Amino acid sequence: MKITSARVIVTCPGRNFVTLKIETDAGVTGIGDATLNGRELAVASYLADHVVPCLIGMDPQRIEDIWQYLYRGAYWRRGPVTMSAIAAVDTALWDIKGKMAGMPLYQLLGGRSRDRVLVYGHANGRDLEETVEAVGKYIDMGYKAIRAQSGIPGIDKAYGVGRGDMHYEPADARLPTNTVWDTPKYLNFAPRLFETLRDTYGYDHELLHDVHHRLTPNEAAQLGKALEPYRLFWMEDATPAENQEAFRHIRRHTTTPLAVGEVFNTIWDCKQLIEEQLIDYIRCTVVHAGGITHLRRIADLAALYQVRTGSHGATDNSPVCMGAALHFDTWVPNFGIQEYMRHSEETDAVFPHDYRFEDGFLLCGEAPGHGVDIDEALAAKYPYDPACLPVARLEDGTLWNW
Ligand SMILES: O=C(O)[C@@H](O)[C@@H](O)[C@H](O)[C@H](O)CO
Ligand SMILES: [Mg+2]
Repeated sequence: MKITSARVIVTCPGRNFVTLKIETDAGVTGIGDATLNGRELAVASYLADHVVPCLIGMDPQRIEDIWQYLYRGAYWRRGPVTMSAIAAVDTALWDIKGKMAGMPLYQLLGGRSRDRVLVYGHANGRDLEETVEAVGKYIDMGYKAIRAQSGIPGIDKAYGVGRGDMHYEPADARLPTNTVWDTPKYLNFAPRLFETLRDTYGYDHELLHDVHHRLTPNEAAQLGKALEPYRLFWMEDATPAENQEAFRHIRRHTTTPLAVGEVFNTIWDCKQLIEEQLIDYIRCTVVHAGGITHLRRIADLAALYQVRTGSHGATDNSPVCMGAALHFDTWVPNFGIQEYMRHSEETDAVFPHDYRFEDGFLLCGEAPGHGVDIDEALAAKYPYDPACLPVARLEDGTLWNW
């Protein structure tokens, strides 16, 4: 069996997505997500110019060997662009293998570990009252777990507050939008938000919160302690995680569960965090962490230390990533939760899929492979529209973490 072609498809049905489509001499095709928000064309070029020429003629059944070839053969290992490109190839090859076997991807991985996949949605508002109301809407929609992000008094354009009430798209301009951050204002406000949410809705639903890399380790420890009475499911990206050791300080001072990893792209980014049990959930995704093949290795290491998965699932991860992630989530024994930011109708039309939301859970379909396709004719109607993520500065102009 041989790969006969591999094409990179860039489309923008409301936001940019990069998809790799691999075709074989058996007439079976597979697709993989290669979207890296704000850096899409870097991955598209890495694939088209440096990976696709190598793939032609290779045996698509040799998933592991091709993964090793693309990882070791690149010489320049790791990094979001390289690992997103490898992820797209890997996901497409697993899709092909499923179709060849006539099996949904989760069966190839080892079968079901659960009947359905717990997800969390994103409730946000411009202020505390709007956010409390938004959480209520998600409860009414049947969500069991809800992330709450709110505008913060005195801060313009706080992270995580969308323009609509269902879709949150941070890549909002051709050049980075400047936003202002103020940690004291945030630390004064965040505990009040969760106190109000618990007073309003009680403790029957899981609440999550994304700090989005903005605190120092000690500030994160302070916030974690202040949130303990409200029993969060997790406090995410409490501090930038390049220095994995920094989480020792947070862990020493709070029992609020910690999640990190959506910006990680290999096991090396989280090995210490997992082995020292500095986190509770690992957030790596299929699209950015080298595909199914590598994410499985990360999950298996995490399982040794009772760390559970909580994969990233923002709108800038395409439905192709979501479809593959759901099969992974259906199989992985140490599953925690799956992020589920709904895509727009435009996006769903370009990426027809068989997964569905039901009463706070997602269910992957039974179609062979990962169950997601791309409507190339429709995709062609949405040309690439450059957009990138904002930057954040402190009030005095210091460049901070967005
Ligand atoms: O947890 C999350 O969903 C966020 O951290 C993301 O929305 C993140 O801001 C975007 O994926 C960045 O492109
Ligand atoms: Mg996040």
